[in-house]
Amino acid sequence: MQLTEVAFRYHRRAPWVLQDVSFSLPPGRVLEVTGRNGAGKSTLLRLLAGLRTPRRGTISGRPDRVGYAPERFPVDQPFTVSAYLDHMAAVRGIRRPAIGEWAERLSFEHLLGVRLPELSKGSAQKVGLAQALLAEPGLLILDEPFAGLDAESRDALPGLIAELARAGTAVVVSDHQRVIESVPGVDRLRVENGTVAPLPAENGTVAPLPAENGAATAASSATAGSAGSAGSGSAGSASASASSGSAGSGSAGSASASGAEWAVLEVVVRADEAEEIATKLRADGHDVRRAER
Ligand SMILES: Nc1ncnc2c1ncn2[C@@H]1O[C@H](COP(=O)(O)OP(=O)(O)OP(=O)(O)O)[C@@H](O)[C@H]1O
Repeated sequence: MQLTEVAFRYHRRAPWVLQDVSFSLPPGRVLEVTGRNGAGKSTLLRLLAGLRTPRRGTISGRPDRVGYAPERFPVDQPFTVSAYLDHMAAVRGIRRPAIGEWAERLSFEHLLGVRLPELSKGSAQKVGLAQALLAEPGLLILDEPFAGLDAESRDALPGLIAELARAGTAVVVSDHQRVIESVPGVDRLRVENGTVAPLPAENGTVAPLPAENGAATAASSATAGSAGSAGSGSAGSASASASSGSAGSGSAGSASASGAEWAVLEVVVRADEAEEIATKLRADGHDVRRAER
């Protein structure tokens, strides 16, 4: 997967959040994304997942199956854990989702019958992780996955990530707590001043991010302010609860005349928030259609 001179801002007149972002992410690579609050880590992860489209530049070679676990799992949905995971698997066209296996591995099998709004923060985090893993992703994107996890799960997750990477999954993790650094060979990228730069790896060498197709290994410098106001929790939850990008939601992606790739996401939100969320998504430049349920 290759990012070439990617730039992004949330609105047409908003400041750029990211500019001149170029790097490649080969299969089996684990990439830790760091940076201060508001630097643009989640934005970069959403671009990688295909939940946002670059305003400029290109992202190519994204694996067909993408798993994305948002920073805040959207618990405000009227499903039990089991029904939610079934639903997410169905939306993605996964015939035999390994829900029981992941529930056991992540130690939440006793919660399968519990409704999402009743979950603790850490348990909700695990369900978010499971929905990302169900797709057997070629690209797994985890936004602060360790936040709220109990010590046992926190210790187990780096091993799970290393296992997926060995099987060829590219894994991108934003991780304030730097738990992921225990994974051997992890690359590190810092989001700063509106662009990204490689950080020295733990052994003191600069983390290699091999470029493909002649693109730069790491981003060149750029200036960008931070964007204005963040979207509301509801709108964030809405996009987070959807299946990601070209992972496919059963709806086909297609290429536009300009060559950009498009994806159709199915988003389930509370009825009384639907109009507000639709307005925010439209303001962000998305095409929103309301479906009857
Ligand atoms: N939906 C949105 N609409 C408009 N601006 C947004 C939206 N989401 C994020 N931003 C803005 O983009 C910038 C980068 O935010 P982002 O969430 O990517 O940062 P972050 O590095 O992940 O922060 P944190 O460490 O606090 O999670 C911030 O200025 C933020 O206010």
